[in-house]
Amino acid sequence: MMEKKVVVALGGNAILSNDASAQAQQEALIQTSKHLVNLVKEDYKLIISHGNGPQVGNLLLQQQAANSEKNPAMPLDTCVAMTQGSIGYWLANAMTNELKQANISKEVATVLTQVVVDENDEAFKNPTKPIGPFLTEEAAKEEAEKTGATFKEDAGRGYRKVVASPKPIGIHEAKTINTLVNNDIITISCGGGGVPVVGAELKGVEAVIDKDFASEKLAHLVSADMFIVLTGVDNVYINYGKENEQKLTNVTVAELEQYKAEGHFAPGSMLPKIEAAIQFAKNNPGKKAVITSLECLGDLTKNPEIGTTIVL
Ligand SMILES: Nc1ncnc2c1ncn2[C@@H]1O[C@H](COP(=O)(O)OP(=O)(O)O)[C@@H](O)[C@H]1O
Ligand SMILES: NC(=O)OP(=O)(O)O
Repeated sequence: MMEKKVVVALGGNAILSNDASAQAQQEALIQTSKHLVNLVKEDYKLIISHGNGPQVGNLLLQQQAANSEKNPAMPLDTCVAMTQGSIGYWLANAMTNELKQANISKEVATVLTQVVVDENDEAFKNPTKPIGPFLTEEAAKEEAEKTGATFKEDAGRGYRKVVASPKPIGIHEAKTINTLVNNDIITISCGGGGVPVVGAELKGVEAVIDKDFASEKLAHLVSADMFIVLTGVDNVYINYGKENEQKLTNVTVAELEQYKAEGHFAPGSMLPKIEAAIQFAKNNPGKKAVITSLECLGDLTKNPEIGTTIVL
């Protein structure tokens, strides 16, 4: 059977739940790897990306807490690189061990990825990307006054710091990633949306790119047969969280665009996944994007009713 390329974008809950310790995140990634290896067993070529919203926000807080002349806080682009490194290290080791246990001899490589953005992107004037811990409205107000940062309500789950999130234009390590993929190496790239850089000199800019958009770019780059976005829910819903909520299983781009216009998808959480899925389906006619949970991943390729599938 010809191997099919699949890009899997890992959401927050695949890495971090309540416990932000390194040990707990590593444990979560071991569980995540067990699910991912199921796809490798079915002869899928795995191309992995992941988020970093909670981690990069926590790291910024650590940087600020220790900030001094001799030990200055690192800028946001460097923090993105640091979280790409830590999560990539944990995930590569977890995957390597799970593959070994499954008697699959494949290598895993984490690629530090820089993603080019437009320095004139309007997003720099309007921060929208939630990062770090969830705060109460009161605590968020206090923090905003103290630090000058912007806080916004995140999909009914509390208030979070928001930062600029420009759209990805290009992946600097494109050739490296494709070379690894074509040599049957499992890649972890575009972590945390990639380190945001501008211009030919790859100058870092203070922002966090949405990993769903960067992952769609990655899927296009490697000519993926399928684009899977894993998150905290098995399906996308319309009227989500309301009495009349309705699960979506198979939807067309046109239907999803209609639901999007009707405001069914929360900005900063489900909306970027919907937009990335639409983009993939449009850019790759005949191929499908799927939004579902890690737990559903094993059955996805066997049962067309699993998850929310988006096609042109
Ligand atoms: N229409 C919707 N259908 C399903 N989930 C939704 C919807 N709108 C908002 N959500 C919420 O968005 C969450 C996914 O966003 P988020 O947790 O920010 O992403 P990530 O998994 O990438 O970290 C879901 O777990 C769910 O709680
Ligand atoms: N960078 C990014 O989109 O991270 P999350 O998916 O964790 O929010």
